Amino acid sequence: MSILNHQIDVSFEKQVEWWKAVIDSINDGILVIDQEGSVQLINPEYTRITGVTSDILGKPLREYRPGAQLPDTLEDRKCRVGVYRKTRDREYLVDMAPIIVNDKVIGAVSVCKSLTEVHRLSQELKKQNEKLKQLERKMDSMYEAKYTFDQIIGKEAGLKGVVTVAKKVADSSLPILITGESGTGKELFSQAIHNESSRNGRPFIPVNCAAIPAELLESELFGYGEGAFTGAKKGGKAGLFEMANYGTLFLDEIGDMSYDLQAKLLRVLQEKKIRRVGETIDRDIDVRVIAATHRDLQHLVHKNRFREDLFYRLNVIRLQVPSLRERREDIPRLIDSFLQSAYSTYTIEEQTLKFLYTYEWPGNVRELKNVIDYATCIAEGTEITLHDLPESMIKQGAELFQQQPNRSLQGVMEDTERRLIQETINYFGTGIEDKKKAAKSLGISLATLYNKIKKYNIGS
Ligand SMILES: Nc1ncnc2c1ncn2[C@@H]1O[C@H](COP(=O)(O)OP(=O)(O)OP(=O)(O)O)[C@@H](O)[C@H]1O
Repeated sequence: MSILNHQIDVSFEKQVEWWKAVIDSINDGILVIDQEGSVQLINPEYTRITGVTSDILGKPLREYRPGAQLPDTLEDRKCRVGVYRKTRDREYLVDMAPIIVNDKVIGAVSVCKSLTEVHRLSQELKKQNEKLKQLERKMDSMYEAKYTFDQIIGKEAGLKGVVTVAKKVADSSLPILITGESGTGKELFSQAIHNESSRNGRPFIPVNCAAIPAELLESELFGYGEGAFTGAKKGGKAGLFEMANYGTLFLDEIGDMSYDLQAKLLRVLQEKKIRRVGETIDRDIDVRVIAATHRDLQHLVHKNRFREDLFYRLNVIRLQVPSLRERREDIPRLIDSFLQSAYSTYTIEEQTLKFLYTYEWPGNVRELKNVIDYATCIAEGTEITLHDLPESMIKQGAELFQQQPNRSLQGVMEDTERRLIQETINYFGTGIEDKKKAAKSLGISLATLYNKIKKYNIGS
């Protein structure tokens, strides 16, 4: 029977040459024996995989390879599949089959595949998997909330009130709106809420809505489908909502979100589904949204720059973080903690503390932290003095400071104490039980509280 196109008259030699070329180009190792068990053919891949060379041609296979099973197939006519062979430096799998023509066994063929390459690839795969895991761990730590309520420093009644409410609402899934000036600790609160809730251990993803161009924010938040726009990734991309699934999405500077996107956010909050840009299917999500802003959202609503429906949806739980000016009594505690965290040897001069007390703190706690970091770098000794504060700050504060040149630190402290006691009583109430609570929250006895009320002539 001709093995080539019947139309072409090809000589026997040509046919043999053609077949040899076919067998040599096969990517598996091939060895053929005749019915006597002598090797009639091996291809280069067989030599590469097993190390057996063409010297074996014409010789009985068993003589060269005593354990060979191929000659057995001549007798039992049975195929053998996936026989594992291992030598010092090679590993391979062999399939064997008898060659039967007119019901007569005229030889047997063995086809082998190298495992050395498979092993190399599986090692490579293992390495890549390890890398992937490392990256995943890094991603997880990027999306981890660091702060807990214990790390929120402050004993001022207003701040403590916010902490109390925040702890109570932490485990609900309702959205939260945190308002307060820049640097007052809004993100700190949102991290603490996440860590206090049953969502801890899941992603906490912060997004600054003011830092991402409006036209990009939608696809960042909701993701996009394949071909959604020019330059879109093949297969599309998950958005931050999907990445935050079962966790918390912190939408900072929500007041800067575009009006159109606000409508889409409201839909997500109401339906708990997101739709990637350019797709028509909805995906279920379970994400707690905490929004924050330093802007007056109600004012933005009046100016038609913030949707009223979204405002009411977010405003159900509202936490107003007091500015540092409203809780000056916390300044020494904060300074202490900032000094302790990195530079435990530093102290602060009384005069400088007084200055920091009276300063207006437009940048709030963030500004205070930066000032302390700066001062510890600049200070020549271990005591921080006025000279170590940033020049711009001294200029801004000097005016106010000079308006009260005769005030002693004692005076400032007493003012602060009076205000703190008044605010605590306003918060808890004036009854006897209320005063007990107020004293407890201030960390003083009831008797001391009464003494101070008398000393400062606080109306109760
Ligand atoms: N009560 C606090 N105790 C300890 N550190 C605080 C406190 N409040 C704020 N900080 C620190 O001040 C810095 C600013 O806080 P954070 O980023 O939470 O403020 P923010 O209100 O979210 O600011 P912005 O409005 O600019 O986004 C952080 O370094 C934070 O750790």
